[in-house]
Amino acid sequence: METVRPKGERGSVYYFFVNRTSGKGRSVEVWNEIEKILKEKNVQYQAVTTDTKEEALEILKELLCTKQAIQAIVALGGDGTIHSIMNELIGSSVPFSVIPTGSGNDYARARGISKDYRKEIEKLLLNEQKKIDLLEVGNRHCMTVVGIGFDGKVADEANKMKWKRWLGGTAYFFTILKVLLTYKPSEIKLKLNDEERLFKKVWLIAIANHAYYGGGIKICPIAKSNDGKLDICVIHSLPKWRLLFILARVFSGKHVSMKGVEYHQVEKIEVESDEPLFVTADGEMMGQTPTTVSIKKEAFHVMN
Ligand SMILES: Nc1ncnc2c1ncn2[C@@H]1O[C@H](COP(=O)(O)OP(=O)(O)OP(=O)(O)O)[C@@H](O)[C@H]1O
Repeated sequence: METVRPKGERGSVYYFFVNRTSGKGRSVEVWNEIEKILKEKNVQYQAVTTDTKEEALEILKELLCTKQAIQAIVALGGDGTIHSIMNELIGSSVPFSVIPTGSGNDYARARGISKDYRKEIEKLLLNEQKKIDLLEVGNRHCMTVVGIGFDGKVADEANKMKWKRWLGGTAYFFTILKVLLTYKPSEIKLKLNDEERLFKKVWLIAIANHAYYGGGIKICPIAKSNDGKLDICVIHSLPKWRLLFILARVFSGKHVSMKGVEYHQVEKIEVESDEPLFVTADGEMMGQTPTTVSIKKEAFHVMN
C-alpha cells in the first residue's frame, strides 16, 4: 500500500481495491496506469491488491471500522468483485465506484461506465454522487441480475471453467450451448407482488436491477436502478430448439416480444420450484430455490 498526499478534503482518501484475478489479469495493468494519473494529479489514494475476496473483505471491514475519512471505494474488477465489495459497503454512506477490468463487466455496461480508465478517473475526481436501487436476495444484495434455472446452471458451469477468463464474454456463450444439451425445464410457482402464477415448463427466470448479465446478454432491456422496480423475464413453455431463436435475439433485447417470454415489473417476487434450482446474483452462486427477491430503493451510494 502506498499513500500520496493530498488534494481535495484533507484526510480523505480514495481506496482502490484491485482484484488481481479478474479479467485476463488486466486489473493490475490498468491500476499501474491509474496510479500514474493519480500521482500526476496529486490525489490522495491507497491501493489494496488482492488474490481472494476474503482478503479484500477483511481489509475493507477494518477500514470501515477505523472511521478513516474515505472519499470513495473504487473497485478494479468485474461483477464478482463489485458484488463482494458492495455487500460489505451497504449500510455505510461511503460512495462506490468501479473501473471495469473483469471479463463480463455487465454492471459497467448497463451504467455506461467505459473501459477508458482516464475518462472514468476524471469523472471520479468530480466527486458527484447518486443513490441507486439494489436487489435483496436472502441476506445478500445484488447489483445486476439474479438468475434462476437454466442461467443459474450456466453461471455455475462458467465459474468452474478454468479458461473462462481467457474467453471473456464468449465463455458464457459456449457454456450456454453446453448446458442446453442436457437441461430440463421445471415447474415453478411465482408470487409477483401479491399475484400467484404457476408455470409448467420454465427454462429461466431473470430478476434484474440493470439490463445485462452473462457478459452482454440484454435479458431485461428496460431495467433501471432508479425506478424502484424489479424487472422480471420468464422464459417458459417452449421446445428446446426455440430457445436458440430467443438466444439469437437476447443480445439486442428483442426477445421480450417473442412467444414464450413474459416480462413483469414488480417490487417483490417469491420463487418456488418442483426441484431445487441454482440461484445466482451478479454471476456469483447464492444457493438454490425457494428464494425471495425484493427491491431496496436508493440503497447504495455510487459515483459513476
Ligand atoms: N476484491 C477481490 N479480490 C480478489 N478476488 C475477488 C475480489 N472480489 C471478488 N473476488 C473473487 O474473484 C472472482 C473473479 O472476479 P470477477 O467476477 O470480478 O472477475 P471476472 O469473472 O473476470 O469478471 P465478471 O464477473 O465481470 O465476468 C470472483 O468470482 C470472486 O470470487
